[in-house]
Amino acid sequence: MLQALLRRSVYAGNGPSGDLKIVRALSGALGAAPVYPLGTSTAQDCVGLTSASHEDSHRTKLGWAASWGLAAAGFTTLCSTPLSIVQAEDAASTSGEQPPAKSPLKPIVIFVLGGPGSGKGTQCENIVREYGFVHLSAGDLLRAEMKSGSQYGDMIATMIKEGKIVPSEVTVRLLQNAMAASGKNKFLIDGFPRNDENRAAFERETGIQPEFVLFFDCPEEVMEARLLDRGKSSGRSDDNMESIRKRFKTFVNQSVPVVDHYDGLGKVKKVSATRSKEDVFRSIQPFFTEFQQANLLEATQMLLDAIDGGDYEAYAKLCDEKLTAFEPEAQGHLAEGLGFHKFYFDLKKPVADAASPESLALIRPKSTISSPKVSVYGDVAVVTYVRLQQDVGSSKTGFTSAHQETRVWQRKRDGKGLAEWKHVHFHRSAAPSV
Ligand SMILES: Nc1ncnc2c1ncn2[C@@H]1O[C@H](COP(=O)(O)OP(=O)(O)OP(=O)(O)O)[C@@H](O)[C@H]1O
Ligand SMILES: Nc1ccn([C@@H]2O[C@H](COP(=O)(O)O)[C@@H](O)[C@H]2O)c(=O)n1
Repeated sequence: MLQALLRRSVYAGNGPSGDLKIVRALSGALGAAPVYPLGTSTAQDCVGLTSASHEDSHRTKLGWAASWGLAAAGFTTLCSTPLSIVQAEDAASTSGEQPPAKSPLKPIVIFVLGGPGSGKGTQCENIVREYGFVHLSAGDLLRAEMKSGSQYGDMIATMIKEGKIVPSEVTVRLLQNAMAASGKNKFLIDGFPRNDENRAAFERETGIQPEFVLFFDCPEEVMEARLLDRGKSSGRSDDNMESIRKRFKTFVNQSVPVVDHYDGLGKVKKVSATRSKEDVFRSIQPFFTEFQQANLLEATQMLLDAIDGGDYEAYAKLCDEKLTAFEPEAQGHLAEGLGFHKFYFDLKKPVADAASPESLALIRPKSTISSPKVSVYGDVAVVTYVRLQQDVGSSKTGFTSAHQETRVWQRKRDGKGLAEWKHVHFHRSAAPSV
């Protein structure tokens, strides 16, 4: 399963072929993000992202497949401010220049479905916290659009109160814009597709098929009690008995057939949603193991890219400050802390500064991960692989070295309580060059 995921989300390295399994996980670079016009506000209003991608993205009107870049394997939630409405002019690159071609990363989409109040939003928050997906709630996007002064505001307000489904033309655009603006490639799309029209429009417009559909199965009486309780404080126009009844009808008549459609394709992972929030989350965690493994491999490739690129800042961000290491340079001793490694980054600097950007790009070494194995033990993970490093010698001839590397990662919480993997220990073998 991991290999299947990697085949989709990574590109093959240019090392030897044959039995050797080579993956080059991520270049760490963001590609152009497509945006789609819908209404009248500006992109600046809409995005509250931590990623640098928004600030310096060169926006183009390319489609999905054209250039989907990748951000860190980090953890981002989208803001709830409206991000729907981006003018076509805003979407064009301000400089007129096209960004350098980046390796396309296919978006990975999981649809999260279930009746109103079944707990979709609650569990999406958990998944974001632990597995680093971007959570896009179609309902939240519509509510934000409604409040933004959009031309569609009144129509959306009526549809929500009546428990009816907003035309896909609006919802799919909102989703496309939010996906593009995120700069990420792994999405939990919550409360969508709500009917067959939603499903067909999304497939047609994006060409994306979901990895799977996470379906929360919950009886109406449980959902009703939850929604009425939520209604005491949510301020939502549809958390009242009259709207709830209408929403249930819409769910049975229009949304259940969508679940049946995906069930026919073997894509539905059904979860009983009546238990406690913690129990429900425990039951969905196994579906996300493969993504966690892919995240770790991505983080490892970013680390190697930082080393190859001489980018100490990027390297230090991924590492625990107490990083320990056995590596040939330490002559059999355990290197503790980042100082030992920083020495090598600093050493490279004057050479890099002296060179022109063009020649720098040419002489930069390149590491490819081969035969990876990722094992996760709770909050600790071990990533083992062979690192094939291509470089250029002083006589300008290329050479490749191979090291066996074992890298240990530990899951820690950032300031916002989101899980992030920190590199805590590694062991690198010596290797002859050929
Ligand atoms: N397993 C659970 N046990 C008890 N209460 C829950 C559980 N899951 C969610 N809730 C509560 O039920 C309410 C509805 O949950 P949530 O908002 O996650 O549902 P939803 O499926 O996203 O609903 P909607 O589609 O209406 O937005 C919330 O108040 C939430 O705290
Ligand atoms: N694909 C969708 C999703 C939602 N809506 C409308 O929003 C209402 C609230 O949705 P929640 O997911 O937050 O419960 C929903 O009842 C619909 O009116 C939609 O039209 N299309």
